[in-house]
Amino acid sequence: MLQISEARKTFFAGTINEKPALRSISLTLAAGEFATIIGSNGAGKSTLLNSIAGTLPLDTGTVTIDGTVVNRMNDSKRAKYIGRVFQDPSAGTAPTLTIEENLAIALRRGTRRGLGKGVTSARRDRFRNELASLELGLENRLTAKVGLLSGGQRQALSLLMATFTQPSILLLDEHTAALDPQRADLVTRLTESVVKQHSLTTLMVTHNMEQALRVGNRLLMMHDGRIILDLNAAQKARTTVADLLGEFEKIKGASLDDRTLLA
Ligand SMILES: Nc1ncnc2c1ncn2[C@@H]1O[C@H](COP(=O)(O)OP(=O)(O)OP(=O)(O)O)[C@@H](O)[C@H]1O
Repeated sequence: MLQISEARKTFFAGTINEKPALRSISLTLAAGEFATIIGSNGAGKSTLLNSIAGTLPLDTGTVTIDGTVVNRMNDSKRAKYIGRVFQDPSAGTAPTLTIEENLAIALRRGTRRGLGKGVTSARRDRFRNELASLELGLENRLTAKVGLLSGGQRQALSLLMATFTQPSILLLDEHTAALDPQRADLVTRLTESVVKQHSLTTLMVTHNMEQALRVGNRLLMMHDGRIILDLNAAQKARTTVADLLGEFEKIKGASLDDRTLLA
């Protein structure tokens, strides 16, 4: 379970470049809830994910995961709570290491045993089984260097690595955006299946409105550091891409009105 309470973050506070990125965000995700997040550029989506992951400290507010306030934990301490997949397929894996070495590192995430990449035969069996579930034939390529894999294969592997230790929260930051439509579909399907299999509490940022509506059981729209729309599963099922575009139009209208008022 994830609870965010009155989270605020302003970049360059007190300067001419001051940029409020999160304006008192409060959000609760129940265990197993899967929310997609859409929003205009600069809405604060990545800042929200970064502040949950601990790569960015909040100015004020709290992030609570499974009842533990994690604000003061650095990102390495938070690692056991968080699994994350980024947009860039090269961000989640080490290209010069083999598939099995990458998986061994993922297995040790959040433990105090450091970054050992030791691979035992018992582990190798587990890796083979987990990789087989991706249906990409990677179970036969355990000793291949990850740098040789395609973008889609790397994202599938990143997803497996991020969820290996069944984190409390899975953060997906436009993780299918850099893939061609076919591979994006594959990684989306794998995502749905792994989230369901482990009942993972998940936040997925996407610019693809169709995907945002189709995937998960909640939809959040952000704009200018705020959550301006929060649809539950039933509301989401009744919503179309045209409806979401209409919401974006309203925002544009609002900012135009604001500018008109200021003029
Ligand atoms: N490290 C940073 N330093 C300064 N400003 C930042 C930093 N990170 C984000 N911002 C600013 O905070 C605001 C929110 O950015 P953020 O990246 O969270 O938006 P986003 O919704 O993820 O946008 P996009 O869809 O374009 O990726 C933007 O105005 C951005 O320029």
